[in-house]
Amino acid sequence: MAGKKREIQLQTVINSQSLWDEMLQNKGLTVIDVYQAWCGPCKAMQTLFRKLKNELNEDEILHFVVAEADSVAALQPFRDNCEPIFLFSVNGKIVSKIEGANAPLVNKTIINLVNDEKKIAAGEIVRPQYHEIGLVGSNAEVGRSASKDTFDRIYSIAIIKPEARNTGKTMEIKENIVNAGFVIEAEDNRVLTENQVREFYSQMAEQPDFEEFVSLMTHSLSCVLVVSRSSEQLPLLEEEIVSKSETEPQEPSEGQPEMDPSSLVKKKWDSLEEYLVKENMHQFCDVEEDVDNVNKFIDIFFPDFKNKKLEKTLAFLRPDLFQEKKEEVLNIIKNEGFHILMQRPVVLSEEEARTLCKEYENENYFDKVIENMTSGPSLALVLVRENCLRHWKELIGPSTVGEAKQYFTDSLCAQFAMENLPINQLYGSDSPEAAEREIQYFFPPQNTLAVIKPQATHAQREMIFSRIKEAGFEIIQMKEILLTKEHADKIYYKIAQKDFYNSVLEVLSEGPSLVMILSKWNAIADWRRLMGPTDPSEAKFLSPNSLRAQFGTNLLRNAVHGSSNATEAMQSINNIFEEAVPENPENPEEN
Ligand SMILES: Nc1ncnc2c1ncn2[C@@H]1O[C@H](COP(=O)(O)OP(=O)(O)OP(=O)(O)O)[C@@H](O)[C@H]1O
Repeated sequence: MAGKKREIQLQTVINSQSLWDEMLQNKGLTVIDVYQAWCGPCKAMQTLFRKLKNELNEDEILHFVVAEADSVAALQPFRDNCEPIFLFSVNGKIVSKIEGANAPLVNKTIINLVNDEKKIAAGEIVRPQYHEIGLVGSNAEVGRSASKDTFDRIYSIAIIKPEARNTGKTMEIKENIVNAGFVIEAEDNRVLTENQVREFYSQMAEQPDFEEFVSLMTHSLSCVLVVSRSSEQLPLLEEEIVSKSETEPQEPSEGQPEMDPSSLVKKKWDSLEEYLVKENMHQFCDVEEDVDNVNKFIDIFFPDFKNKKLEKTLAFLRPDLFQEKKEEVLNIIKNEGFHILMQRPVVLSEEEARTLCKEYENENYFDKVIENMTSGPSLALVLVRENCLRHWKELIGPSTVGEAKQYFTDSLCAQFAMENLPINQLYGSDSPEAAEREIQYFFPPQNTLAVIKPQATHAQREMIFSRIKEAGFEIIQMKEILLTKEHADKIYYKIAQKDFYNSVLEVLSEGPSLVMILSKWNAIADWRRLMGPTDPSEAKFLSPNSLRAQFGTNLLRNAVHGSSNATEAMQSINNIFEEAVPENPENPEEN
């Protein structure tokens, strides 16, 4: 609470146009932190502002304010901007703008402008003719100094057709899309309605076989994706990536599915459609890229998408921090409102360390960084939250301890600095694209077979679906079948000799079951954990939130089934879904 009080005293709150107009009457320099109601002012910079206020001691000519973009009409151009923006007003004129929490640049700008004001007051110089920045339509306009511009995201809607889903191509297509530098912002596996198909494919309506096509598209699940890309031109060209991966081959480390670190490198395509055509995937996946249509279909398929945007980032605790202060850091992560979707210890290979620590490659301590990063397990985490990337980056602070201790003393970088290495002990992805690639790399998906048994009511099925989604599983295939003995033998072959097997068959014959292929990192173990112990009465005691505790009634009517290991998962999936499904990586690790 004391900290909050100091913040209020440090920065005046501007949350209406009239307060904004009043603020422009300030004499001297006013530093304006433009923020969005949904993410709050930039906490990371408040330490710097407090330090400058105390050190410069110029309260007459140096003012700090926070201005909420949504409540001030003049700040309309900055609404929905996910980076912090700092404006510098001198005697009511906005003379400079900095995008991003660039502490050294903000520090320098304030000191220069305050020094100018002091010299003007002392009659040493005449007031410079500052170029005033127009705010309207000025997102890319820069005054005296600026750091980096933010870039809009460009969205497409993609539909992976039933035919591709049924032949197990969904995962491969999604993996390729992510590796090509796109971000999958949302996805849903659903049976499209006739209207949806007619609307999405309206340009094909005149084609002779359109009716047949509509019927094919509405007979089983499609996978609908919202895909985005940055409008920024990324520096690496495809050829550079190819030559890099060819010259630096990579052996997978033991016990880990084969991964290619070159997939962590940025790639860039201007259009999803163009990419799919070039890679011969367009017959499986249709794309809409027209802005108005994309907006329309986002509203149809993902009505909540524009309200609540949960983001993911890859986070890393480097080996020393992981070993010494893991619990402390995990508590901070939870208290900051992040949901830990997945986590695993991972020992980096040298090439992986070099790719992930590229920002330090010109430093004289780079070899030490690599040695440290490969010396033992780091903890890789997938964090989820609204405004996740920015919040995590702000929380961990800059990449070096020196900068953190000077400008971001509250950051985790400063707080958890280790003596032997001058780098941030925590890592976060730089962009949504990097997050997608890095998550896919460190958490490659695995398949498991799951069954919702016949006794689950419609409402219970819905609740189980929500739990499946919440836990980060993707349902890659699903069918409703009455599990006859012939079917059950394909799933339960390992208990076929048990004396209770006939009772199991009887219970399964009470109605149709929902059989699914679930996919995610460590899916087999995580699904079993979500199901809970076999006997619901034991589950209620040992794992009260588990599905069997909540929806099972007795040992036989225990709501759900799941494969026990990778071999069983593969066999039962192949037995039940005769179509080809991508195989599980060998020897998957447990969390
Ligand atoms: N001793 C028993 N008596 C009666 N039914 C049993 C008994 N043990 C297991 N079952 C039933 O047989 C099913 C398969 O048994 P298994 O030993 O494979 O347990 P599980 O692996 O926890 O469950 P599942 O295979 O369904 O995920 C259980 O889900 C349960 O309904």
